[in-house]
Amino acid sequence: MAIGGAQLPLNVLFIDSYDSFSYNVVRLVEQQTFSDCGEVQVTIIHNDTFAHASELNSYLKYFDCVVIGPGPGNPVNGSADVGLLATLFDDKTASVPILGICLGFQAMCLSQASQIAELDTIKHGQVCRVYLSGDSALFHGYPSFFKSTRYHSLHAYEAPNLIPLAYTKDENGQLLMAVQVKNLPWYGVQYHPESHCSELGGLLINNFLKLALEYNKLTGRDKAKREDYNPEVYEKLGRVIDKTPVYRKLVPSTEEIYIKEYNVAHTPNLTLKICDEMNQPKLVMASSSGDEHRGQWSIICLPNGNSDVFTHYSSLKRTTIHKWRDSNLSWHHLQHLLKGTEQSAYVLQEDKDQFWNTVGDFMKHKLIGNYADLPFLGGLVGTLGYEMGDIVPNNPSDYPDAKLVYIENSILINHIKGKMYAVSLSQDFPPTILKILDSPKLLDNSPIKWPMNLPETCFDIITPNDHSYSSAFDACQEHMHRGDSYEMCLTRQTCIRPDVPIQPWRIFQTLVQRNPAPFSSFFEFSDLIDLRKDQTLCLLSTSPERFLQWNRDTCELRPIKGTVKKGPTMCRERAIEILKTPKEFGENLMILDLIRNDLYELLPRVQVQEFMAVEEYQTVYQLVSVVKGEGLANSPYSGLDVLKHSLPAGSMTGAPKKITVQLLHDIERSRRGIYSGVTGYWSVNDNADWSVNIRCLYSYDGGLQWYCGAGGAITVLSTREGELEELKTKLESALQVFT
Ligand SMILES: C=C(O[C@@H]1C=C(C(=O)O)C=C[C@H]1O)C(=O)O
Ligand SMILES: NC(=O)CC[C@H](N)C(=O)O
Repeated sequence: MAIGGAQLPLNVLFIDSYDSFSYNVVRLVEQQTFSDCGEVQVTIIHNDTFAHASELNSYLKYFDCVVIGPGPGNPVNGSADVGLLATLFDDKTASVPILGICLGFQAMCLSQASQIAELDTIKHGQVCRVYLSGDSALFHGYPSFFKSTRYHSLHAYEAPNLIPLAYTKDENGQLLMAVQVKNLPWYGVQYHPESHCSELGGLLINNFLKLALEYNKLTGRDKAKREDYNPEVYEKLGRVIDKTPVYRKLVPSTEEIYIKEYNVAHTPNLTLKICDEMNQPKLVMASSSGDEHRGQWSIICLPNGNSDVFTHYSSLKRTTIHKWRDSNLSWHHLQHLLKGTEQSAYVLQEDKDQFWNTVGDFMKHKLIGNYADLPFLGGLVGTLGYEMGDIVPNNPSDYPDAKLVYIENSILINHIKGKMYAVSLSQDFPPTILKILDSPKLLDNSPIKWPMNLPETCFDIITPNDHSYSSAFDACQEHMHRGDSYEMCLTRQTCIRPDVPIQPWRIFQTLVQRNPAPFSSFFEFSDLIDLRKDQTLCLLSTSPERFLQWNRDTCELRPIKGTVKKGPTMCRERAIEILKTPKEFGENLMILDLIRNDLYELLPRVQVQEFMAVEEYQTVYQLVSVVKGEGLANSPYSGLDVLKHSLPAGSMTGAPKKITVQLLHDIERSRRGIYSGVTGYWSVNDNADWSVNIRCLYSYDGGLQWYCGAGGAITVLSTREGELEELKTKLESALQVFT
């Protein structure tokens, strides 16, 4: 199909039902190529972009076909659940070729008088055999059966107007897995061809696009598209979903900075030894795992009077910006400005969406193009709470949801290579700290002797109530059986009040001894001159989970999903057996596919580097997958865009993320705050590393009261007892310091 010699693209309209696998489908479609037409171009709308499908009809002639993605909800509930899918099939004459996937398949079947019912045995994240029923061109080149992933609570019955094309057999009996609507180019599959564990997904999409091209040629639809071809139509529809980059990238400059290199023996806790010698504010990201793929580096950040501090309050819609311990700014003055309406250099009236622009516009002028081999040279360091995720409903609170500090002086330690670096962006590394680093006694191999217990004191510990957890667990099961969600990360908060407050650093010393982890963080944000103890945000984290790491061109996410408690009767081999059961497998696959989706939303290439590896920690074995995204350097997007778009962490929400976050908000009925957020850095050489805030303690009042969140992924294969036990095991990782 060409105009003036140039081949027209193959235009696909994708209807996104707010699923966490939508972009896996979109990229699978875009990856298809055909000799007799241009590249495949996908235009994405949501299923509620238009209230009624009839508003879409005037656009359909510009598209070669429509692909309807998967998603939460039940087509029987009509537009309340599935938006315009409820009316899309009304006009049988508007015979644009359609492929419906899972929810799209069910809506298509329902339009042909099929019955939609709940499965007796629900399949979320399970891989099964799909058998062909005939020799449809949709499955051209397929074997008689193949494996594919299923994410569905509902299924469709056969109906006279549906030609069965494939089926599966399981505890539910024989189930319809693919259909064509008689005499129409409408096809549907119940399974997920785009899943990492599905076979031949690309071939299915290629076959469907070929069928669409043939149908359009036969019926003259291609001629109509050619005659009315108008690229602006795709532009206009494509803007329906805002994908504007957070900031306009600049070509980074090259700068000369101060770096002093040391050779150090692999002294356990060297990072913490140095901190012990220092007598100044510090923000520490210490690794005690020494694993070369995660946490081989420790970083000590040294804020000073030149450090900009960005604090965002999502429910107040305010960002405060001031220098670290600005002598002109008291805490009371800042509170007055924060709660007032007067304009001030210290306070921006902006919501969490604009906060990202503030941060991006600040950093884009700081980025430098050299020294890429060091993970951190200086830059923004801090923590972003759960409520910073743009899909997380606001929870009224005066507490900060994000705090980032611009660091110019830092110390880096590579535990694997035995190297240490004193780094200064401003060429004014503190001489007092250099003196500490130069002292031989520091670098000898003497291990640190830190108390494994806190000083004797009483702690009032309010742990989650088993009964309330049980009701919340049941509410999650109800939603998953109805087809609203496939996995829900249900969490609870514990509160700890020491009779006599203990210094946060003293607690951290014991915490990292008791629960060593690749992503341990000590963040005591004493960033105002007269900050009273009861006004200081503190985070003490021993997180095992990298959320997102990026450099100039690639990103890496390492979702953990699947947890087994260590103990006298639990060995690695037994843990591996448990972690490969359908329940743990499904839990991990769902988040793996979700993470692929989150990266595919902005990046053209995504690879699964590691699939469900078992990692051992102090108290648990965990199932980890590693997903890499490529192509940032040549895209309009930055790592900050990936961070913004992929929060909150999928491993802390479940899937589909958007609706699951809403459901959990209604079930948990409490702010998660710092817990479930992320902590880490964005360096001026555009390297970044963010870990998930789990197995952590955090306080908004300098330690008068600590919080510790814990939870776990609930699926239809979970048991109440098993999940409560898992929650308590994770809670114990951090809570043990108080017991
Ligand atoms: C929710 C927590 O952990 C998350 C849930 C996990 C699971 O369900 O297996 C594992 C690691 C985290 O992604 C927590 O530690 O509180
Ligand atoms: N993945 C999907 O599209 C799920 C469809 C529907 N919500 C179900 O649970 O069956």
